[in-house]
Amino acid sequence: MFYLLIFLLQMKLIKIKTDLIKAIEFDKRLGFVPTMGALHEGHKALIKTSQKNCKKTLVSIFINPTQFNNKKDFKTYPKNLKKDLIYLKKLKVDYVYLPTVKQIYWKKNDKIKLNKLQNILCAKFRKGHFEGVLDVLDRFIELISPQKMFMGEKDFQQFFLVKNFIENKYNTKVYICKTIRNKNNLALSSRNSLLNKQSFAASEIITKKLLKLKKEITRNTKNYKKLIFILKKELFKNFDIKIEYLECRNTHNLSTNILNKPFKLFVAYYIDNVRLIDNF
Ligand SMILES: Nc1ncnc2c1ncn2[C@@H]1O[C@H](COP(=O)(O)OP(=O)(O)OP(=O)(O)O)[C@@H](O)[C@H]1O
Ligand SMILES: CC(C)(CO)[C@@H](O)C(=O)[O-]
Ligand code: BAL
Repeated sequence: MFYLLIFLLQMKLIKIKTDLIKAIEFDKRLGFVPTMGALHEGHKALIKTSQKNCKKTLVSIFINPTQFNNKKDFKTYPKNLKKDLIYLKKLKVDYVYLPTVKQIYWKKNDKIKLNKLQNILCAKFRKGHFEGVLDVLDRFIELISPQKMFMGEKDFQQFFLVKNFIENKYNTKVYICKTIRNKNNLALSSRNSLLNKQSFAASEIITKKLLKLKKEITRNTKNYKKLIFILKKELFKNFDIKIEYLECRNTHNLSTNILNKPFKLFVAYYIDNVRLIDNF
C-alpha cells in the first residue's frame, strides 16, 4: 500500500476542492475528461485527445448519483478505483480529481429543465438523467474552467445536450471523440463488464446486425421505418432483450427529419438486466 501511495503521489491526486483550485490556478490550457471510472480504451482515447490538444489534462472520476434514474443501476455501477488510478498514471495524466458528493453538491444550483423537444431517446426513458448530467458538469466547469472538455460519441445525445449547455454558459469548448469499439465492433462501455459471457457475445451479434441495418437504411432511407420494424422483430425472436428505442435521428438537431440529411441510428436495450446504448 505504501509503495502504491508513493507511486500514485507523483500523479496529482486531488480530493479537496481548495486543493484543486490551487493546483490548477495557473493552468490556462487545461483539458478536462469527466468520467465515472471503470476506465477502458474509450476513456483512454478521450485522454489522449486531450493530451494532444491541451497543455495539461485533468480527469475526474465521480459516479454522479443524480443522473441515475434506477437505484440498482447506481448500486451495481462498476467500480475499481485502484485499477483506474494505475491506468491514469500509466497514461501520464496530470491531475485526477476524486470529489465526494458533498464536495460537488455543496450548494443549491438553479434547477435545470429539458424542453419537450429534448425529451427523446435516453431523456424519455431515463427521467431526470440529463438534468443530472448537465447539473454535475455545470458544477465541474464552474470549478475547473477548462479550456476544452472531451466527451465520447457513444453517448451522442449527452454530447449534443452538454455542448449546447456548456458552450452557451462558459468559455469551455466541448469536443466529441470517436466511439472506440472492440474487435467485433461492440462499443466499449463500463457496463459491458456486468454482462455474462453469453450476453456479451449476443451484444456483439446485435451490434453487427445494427451496423448492417444502418447501411441498409443509408441505401434506402425512405423505407427506414419498415427496415427497423423487420430487424426489431428478428432481435425479439432471437435474443432475450428489451429494446427501449431503435430509431433514426438527424445529427444536427436530433429531429426525425432524416431524408437527405446526416443521421444516426440510435439504440438502447436491456440485456441480462444491463442497459447498453450505441449509435451508428
Ligand atoms: N467506447 C467509447 N468510446 C469513446 N468514448 C467513450 C466510450 N465509452 C465511454 N466514453 C466516454 O467516456 C466518458 C465517460 O463515460 P463513462 O465514465 O460513463 O463511461 P462509459 O463507458 O460510458 O460507461 P457506461 O456507458 O457504462 O456508463 C463519456 O464522455 C463517454 O461518452
Ligand atoms: C459525463 C459524465 C462523467 C457526467 O457524470 C457521465 O455522464 C459519463 O460518464 O458519461
Ligand atoms: N456514459 C453514460 C453515463 C450514464 O449512463 O449515466
